Amino acid sequence: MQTDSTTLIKLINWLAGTVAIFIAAAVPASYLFISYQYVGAELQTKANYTAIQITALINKTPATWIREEQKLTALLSSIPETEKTPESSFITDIHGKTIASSPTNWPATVTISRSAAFYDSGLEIGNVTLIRSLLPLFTTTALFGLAGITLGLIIFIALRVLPIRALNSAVNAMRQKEKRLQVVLENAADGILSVALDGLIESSNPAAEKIFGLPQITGMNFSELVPDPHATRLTNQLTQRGKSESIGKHADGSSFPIELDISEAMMDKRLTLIVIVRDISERKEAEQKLSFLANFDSLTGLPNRSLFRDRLAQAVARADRQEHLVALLFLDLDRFKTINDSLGHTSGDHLLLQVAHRLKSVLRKCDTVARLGGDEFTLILEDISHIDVVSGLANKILDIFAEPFVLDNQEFYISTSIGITLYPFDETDIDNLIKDADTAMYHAKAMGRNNYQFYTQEINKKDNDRLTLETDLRKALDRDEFQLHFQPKINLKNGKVVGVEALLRWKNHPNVSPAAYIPLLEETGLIIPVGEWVLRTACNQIRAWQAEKLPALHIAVNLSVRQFSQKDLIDTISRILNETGLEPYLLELEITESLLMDNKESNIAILTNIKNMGVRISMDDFGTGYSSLSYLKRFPIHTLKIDQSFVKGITTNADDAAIAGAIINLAHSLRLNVVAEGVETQEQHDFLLQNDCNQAQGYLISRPLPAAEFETWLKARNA
Ligand SMILES: Nc1nc2c(ncn2[C@@H]2O[C@@H]3COP(=O)(O)O[C@H]4[C@@H](O)[C@H](n5cnc6c(=O)[nH]c(N)nc65)O[C@@H]4COP(=O)(O)O[C@H]3[C@H]2O)c(=O)[nH]1
Repeated sequence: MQTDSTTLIKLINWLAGTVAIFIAAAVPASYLFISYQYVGAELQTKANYTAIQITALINKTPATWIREEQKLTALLSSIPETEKTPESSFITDIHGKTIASSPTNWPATVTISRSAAFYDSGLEIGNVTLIRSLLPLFTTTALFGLAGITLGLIIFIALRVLPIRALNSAVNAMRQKEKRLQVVLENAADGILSVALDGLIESSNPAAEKIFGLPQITGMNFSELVPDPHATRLTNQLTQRGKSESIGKHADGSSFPIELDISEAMMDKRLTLIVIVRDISERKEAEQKLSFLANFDSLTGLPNRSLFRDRLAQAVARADRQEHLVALLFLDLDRFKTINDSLGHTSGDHLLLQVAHRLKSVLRKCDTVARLGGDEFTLILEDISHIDVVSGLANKILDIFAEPFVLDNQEFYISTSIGITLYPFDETDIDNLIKDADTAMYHAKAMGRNNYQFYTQEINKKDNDRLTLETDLRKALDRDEFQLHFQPKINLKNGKVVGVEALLRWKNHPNVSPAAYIPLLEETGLIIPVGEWVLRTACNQIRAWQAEKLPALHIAVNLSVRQFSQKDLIDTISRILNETGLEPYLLELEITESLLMDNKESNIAILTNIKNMGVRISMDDFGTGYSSLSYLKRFPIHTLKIDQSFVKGITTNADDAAIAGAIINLAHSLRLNVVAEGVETQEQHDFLLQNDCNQAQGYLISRPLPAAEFETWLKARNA
């Protein structure tokens, strides 16, 4: 670039000089030439004219003209002289002898002369010659020379300065551009190299050095940075043009994936390779991660639903070839939702990780364990020769769940329900195989959880019934199909009705017990809106009876565990109390023992809040669960309800009598009210009265009744 511009400047100088010199010389030379021609012509004209006059004189005096020197001299004198230009003239005969002349009083050094002949009778007899000094012409020419030099100088300056200035600004602009390009090159994230065809790196940017972890790569051979994986040719990578992926070698010896973009360019009249190098480690990692996420569960690292389906399809194909069975086990953790809702998702995740670990530990290498999502796991057991092998493994799985899981430094017993289908016995289609295993798993749950069930047609029918029920349930609330029945509770000592329990009824399915659809409402989450409806309707009913001046009644409403995971439970209760205007002490919420086990601290907090609102809390079905009595002390409970299974046997079974008696004593020692439910006979009633039970509820007193019937019943009883 530098040499190019210097040569150009020299050329401009030379051209400007030549043009200037030419102009400086041409101006005076042209003037001299033109003026000389003009003077010559002028002299010639004068000479011709004078010669004509002499010829006329000769014609007039042919014999004597030659002696008329005076006349001839006067004739010469009459020739008009150019101002300031010394001029002389003379007449000569044919032999050159001067006949007459005008005086010459100027130095006749540099002159111009012109002659013309005169005639006598047509014969040339002499010449008239005019001489003029050229000094004035030379003087003027010298002046024109000065003007020419001035003009030449101006032209030289114009021709030299302006182009050079333009050239300089062009060169500067190019340098700026070059600088900018340099900055771009130095700051580019990609490595940019110019490489000779033999692999020699001729230039590189800092990014290239950074990528390979070397302080300097110019001068190295490209094959040292990107070794040919096949070692066939030194510069194998460079033989490709366009984009390609390869492996780079870092200064620390490690390999990393790179992307090369190779193109050709002419540089210094040589074909050079322009190589753009990009470190694609992050992209590759992301790709790998994506492909992992597409096939594996990110939490447990187990195959996900998509890979599980692939594996099942492969297993089925292998089973066809080898005439073996494939067993598909569908696992769902029991009460996982409670753990997740109460201990939080982190603990839920820890549980899932532990489960995945335990499941892997019982499987053979050829089997697959996958997580389909949530707490659903599937197992594919291949190469099964007998169904006993599957039962054996299902039992093994139940066994590994018998050990407690440690979450938040506490031990939890989590069981699993397993549904099993066998290929090709149950189904040959993969989707149906999965669906049937799922159905069998639901059946296992319905059978009391913590067990496994093989798929059967009978299960399938039950599953369909359940589906129909679920669909109907979803519409029931909107269609106003629910109703409350009220069952009275009496004070055993005086027989007075002290309260009622509100029990949900489904008008369209009067024969389906709440015990059948409440678990379904819980599973589907419908228990939240339905529970709110129950609470509001029950409170409104008591208010309505209050308005009718019926004796003040306590209303007991069942709360399911699922409602406790509802964030705004407290708000819902207080809103309903406000809306209906029911005094809080008249409301009693019945909870079950399972609440004592699940997430004790937060449940204690919720119950304490409820208690602080003035609402009473009753522990339903007491004695059926396995809650620790020490928990009981910490819970803000007002009432214990003896489960009807004990009440049933109190007069016939010594154990039931002992348990019922113990519960009554325990309640009294904890200063709790105690209610016996399911009282059907007078004997049971009397036993409870003798054993100091406070209240009783059961068919002996009244079945649960619709509001209007209950009202009639109450009025009749109090009458
Ligand atoms: N054999 C016999 N049974 C008697 C006798 N006295 C009352 N019962 C029945 O015992 C159940 C008492 O309710 P629970 O233990 O809270 O048990 C309830 C309760 O846990 C649940 N439930 C009912 N309504 C609701 C509700 O609105 N919300 C929630 N979360 N659960 C409810 O469904 C369970 C079953 O309710 P129901 O079928 O109405 O059954 C009621 C009632 O009809 C008797 O002398 N003998």
